[in-house]
Formats: sequence, C-alpha cells, structure tokens
Amino acid sequence: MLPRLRYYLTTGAGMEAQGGSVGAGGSASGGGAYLKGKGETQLQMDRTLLKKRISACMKQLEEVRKVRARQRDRHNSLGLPIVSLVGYTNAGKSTLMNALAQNTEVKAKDRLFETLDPTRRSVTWPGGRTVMLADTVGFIQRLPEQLVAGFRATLEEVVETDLILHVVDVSSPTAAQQIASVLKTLKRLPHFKPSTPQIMVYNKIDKLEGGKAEELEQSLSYPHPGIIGHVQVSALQGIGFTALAEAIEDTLIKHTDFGANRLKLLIPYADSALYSQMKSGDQQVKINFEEPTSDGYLMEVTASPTAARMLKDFEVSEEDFELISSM
Ligand SMILES: Nc1nc2c(ncn2[C@@H]2O[C@H](COP(=O)(O)OP(=O)(O)OP(=O)(O)O)[C@@H](O)[C@H]2O)c(=O)[nH]1
Ligand SMILES: [Mg+2]
Repeated sequence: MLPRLRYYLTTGAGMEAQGGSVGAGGSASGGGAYLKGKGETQLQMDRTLLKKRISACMKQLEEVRKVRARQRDRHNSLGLPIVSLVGYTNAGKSTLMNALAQNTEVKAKDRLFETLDPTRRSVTWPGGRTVMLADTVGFIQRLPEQLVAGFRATLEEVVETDLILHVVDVSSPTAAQQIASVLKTLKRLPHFKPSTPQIMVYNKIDKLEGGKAEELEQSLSYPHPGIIGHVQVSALQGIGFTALAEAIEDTLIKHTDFGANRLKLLIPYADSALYSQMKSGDQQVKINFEEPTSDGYLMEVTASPTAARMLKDFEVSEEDFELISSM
C-alpha cells in the first residue's frame, strides 16, 4: 500500500486524470475559473489525505521494523540460521513458506505487493535442524526510485540472512529477466554481502510438461558468486521438498557457520580411511583447518550433528590443539 501511495503522490498519477483534466478543459471553455478552482481544491484535499495516509503507513512500518529488530535479537540469541525467501512477485514465496511451515497464516494471493510485511516461521527438518524461514516482499522490475527506499526497508533482513532461497516462477515466460532483476536489486541493497549463499528454487514445475524443467533450468542458469545450488519444486503440490531441505542443510553446513559443531580433531595416520572419507567432500563435514603433525592430522572442522557424534573419539581440547600445533 505504502509504495503505491507514494507513487501517486510523487507522480500525481491517477489524480491528474481526475481533477487536472477538469481544470484544463474548463479554462479553455471560458467557464474555467470555477471548475479549475474546484478541481485544484479537490486535488489538494486528495494530496493532504494521501500525505496523512503515508505518514500513518510510515509509522506502521517503523513499528514493524522495531518488532522485527526485537525478534531478530531473540532469534539470533537462539542461534537459529535465518533462511530468507526472496524472488520476483508472484513467484510463490509465501506459498512455499506456508507449505514448508505447514502454517496457513502467511497470506498467499495472486496479487502484487501482497507481502509487505516479511514474516517468519521456524521449521524443523526431519534431520533435526531448526531454521528460521523469512518471507519477503516480491521484487518487481523498474521500480520507481521513490519506491525503492520503501522496499529496501522491508528487505533489511535479507542483509543479515544466512541463506537465500531465490524462488523463481519457471512457468513465467519472463523468468530469466525476473532472475536478473532480483539479483540486481539484491546487489543494490546497502550492506548486502554478495557471497551470501543462494539456492535457486525453480518453482511451479507442475505447470510444465515433462522434461521441460531441465531445459528451462539450463537456460536460466545465471553466473553469480552466491548461487551454489538449484532445486526444482512445486510449492503447491509439495514436489521436491526433500531435495530442498537437503540442499538447505548441505549449504548451511558447507557455506555458513551453522554446521552446528566446530570440532578440533587429531586423526591418527592409522585411521586413513576416515581421513579420506572426510576429504572426499562428504557433505557432513567441512574442513576449516588442517595440518599434518607427528601424531596425525590436526584439524578443525564444522560437522553435522551426526558426523560430530562419530568424530567424538578424535576430539582434542583447545589446549592440546595449541600444544600439538606448536610442536
Ligand atoms: N501451479 C502452481 N501455482 C503456484 C505454485 N506456487 C505458488 N503458486 C501460485 O502462485 C500465486 C502466487 O503465489 P504467492 O505465494 O502469493 O507468491 P509470492 O511470491 O509470495 O508473491 P508476492 O508476495 O507478491 O511477492 C498464487 O496464486 C499461488 O497459488 C506452484 O508450485 N504451482
Ligand atoms: Mg508473498
């Protein structure tokens, strides 16, 4: 609502057609003074009213931001990874979020700007990890400059997000342009880290004929530093959710600090099979540091809860780690 009001106020769009045309036509016909005056008064009243509504909306937005900041603090203190759903308007973000959270509170409607208030839901995957999903407002192309600020405000959280799910409506003929537009908007967000991991979520595959999704995916592939994976889903029909959950888990382990467990290990040379398995790019373990020592491989790793349990016997204390590495 707010961006639309702002748009009317700055361009006069809509109202010019109402009041302005009466004045213009009136002055040419001689009886213009009365009509013109009336038109202008009406226009002024409209503008005053709009200004009041904008100011009310701004207050609401400020309130939303404050609440959000408080929530953010709480979530951060809980240490939950924040996974934001971003994408072009109508891509199916809210539908996907609802389906994943099995919660019908978030509105999903076939309308522009339906989601001006980003919403959060915590979701626990079957593997046991809980993440915080954050829905955001849909992006649109060629956003008037005055609106960009308003949209940015609602997207502040994307800057702090641990992982982005970039939702795409693959059934749209302009999907490629929409992706480019979203990436551009993200890049322009102040303080946005381009390296924030991003999973492309190709949504609405139920609307495509068999095999068409792969074809489309090829044509949509977009070189971008943050994009590290892609999944095909149908938010509406619940297709591809397992693969999506796995991709999220995998990304959190490999590309963020949310691998749950940072462990310091000493793997004896005799356990070379274990060492090879860890080096094989196994998605359960990310090696942050490694050094061969006289007793074995000294490592610092981020591991999934399952892997951490398996590696428990090889754990060394902080002091031992320092001692061995200094020898
Ligand atoms: N066929 C099909 N329709 C879908 C799918 N996902 C979402 N939709 C429909 O697409 C429309 C838009 O969905 P939303 O979830 O509101 O989209 P959004 O990305 O949140 O939109 P904004 O909040 O405006 O940015 C709705 O009519 C959904 O029912 C899908 O997987 N398949
Ligand atoms: Mg939405």
